[in-house]
Amino acid sequence: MIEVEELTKRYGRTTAVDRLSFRAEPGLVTGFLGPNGAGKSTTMRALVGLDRPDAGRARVLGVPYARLRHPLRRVGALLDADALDPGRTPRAHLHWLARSNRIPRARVDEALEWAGIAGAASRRAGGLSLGMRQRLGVAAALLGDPEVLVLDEPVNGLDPDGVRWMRELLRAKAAEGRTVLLSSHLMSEVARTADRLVVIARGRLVADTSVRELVQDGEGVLVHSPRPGDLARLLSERGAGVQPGDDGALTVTGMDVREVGEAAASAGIPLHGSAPVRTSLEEAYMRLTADAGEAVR
Ligand SMILES: Nc1ncnc2c1ncn2[C@@H]1O[C@H](COP(=O)(O)OP(=O)(O)OP(=O)(O)O)[C@@H](O)[C@H]1O
Repeated sequence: MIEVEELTKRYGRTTAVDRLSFRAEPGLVTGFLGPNGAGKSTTMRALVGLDRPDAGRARVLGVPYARLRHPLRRVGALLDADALDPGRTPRAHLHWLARSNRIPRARVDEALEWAGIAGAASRRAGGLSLGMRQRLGVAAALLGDPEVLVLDEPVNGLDPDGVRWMRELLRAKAAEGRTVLLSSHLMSEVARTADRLVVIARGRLVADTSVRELVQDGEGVLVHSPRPGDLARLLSERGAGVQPGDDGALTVTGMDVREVGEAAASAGIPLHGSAPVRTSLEEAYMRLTADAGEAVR
């Protein structure tokens, strides 16, 4: 279980995370989505005690991370694949982590094996590709067989096989009842892995939803009329969202085809056609995070 409550973190004049609250539950992969600079890494760093919040709380397994004894046996985190001594070998790095957290030494070779880096176990970590370093980071995160996983953009640098491996691994961990929080700035990547989505922009929560709900919210009606301006005004007045297209067509959200037809008829506005449209996940995500650039305020 991960609980973030009213978390706020500022860097100088930048509010990186702004009163953010959400939970990630055991047994689920929770996708943590947001554009670059939205505050995902900052939130994750606060979760594992690397950043001190200015206000609010970030807890894992009911307590602040710093309170956990042998934390790697409770919470596995991959925040920065480069956070390791480049002169060390992957095996030495994992041995050191195992020793400091009283994890059986035998786990190291197992972890190297299933992370697909046993062949590179004795090379200098600094000479590994980004994909290999990511795999080493995942091996480190899972070394202590933790109940909670916090992974910041773990598929960065992975090839298609690696991406599939990661997806199956995270799904399997959630199926075992573990809590998985997975960040990305790409909806397409997270939607295939996650059960729930927490979307942030400019440090604030913009959606806490399932993939299915997000798509349903994005359903609308594409409508053609010889009087698009009048129709747009009318539908907006009745509470619909109206987006004019280049070709004079309108995309209407918050009303179904029948409601659009009845509204137009009641105002005597002719329609040349209307049909339900489904916005893609990617579009739904763009809509949610629109106007959200860097969190500079
Ligand atoms: N150590 C720091 N010092 C100053 N500003 C920082 C620091 N870390 C993050 N920020 C700022 O805080 C905001 C949030 O950054 P953060 O890295 O948490 O976003 P993110 O969602 O993880 O982005 P990305 O997808 O690019 O990794 C950004 O404006 C960033 O520039």
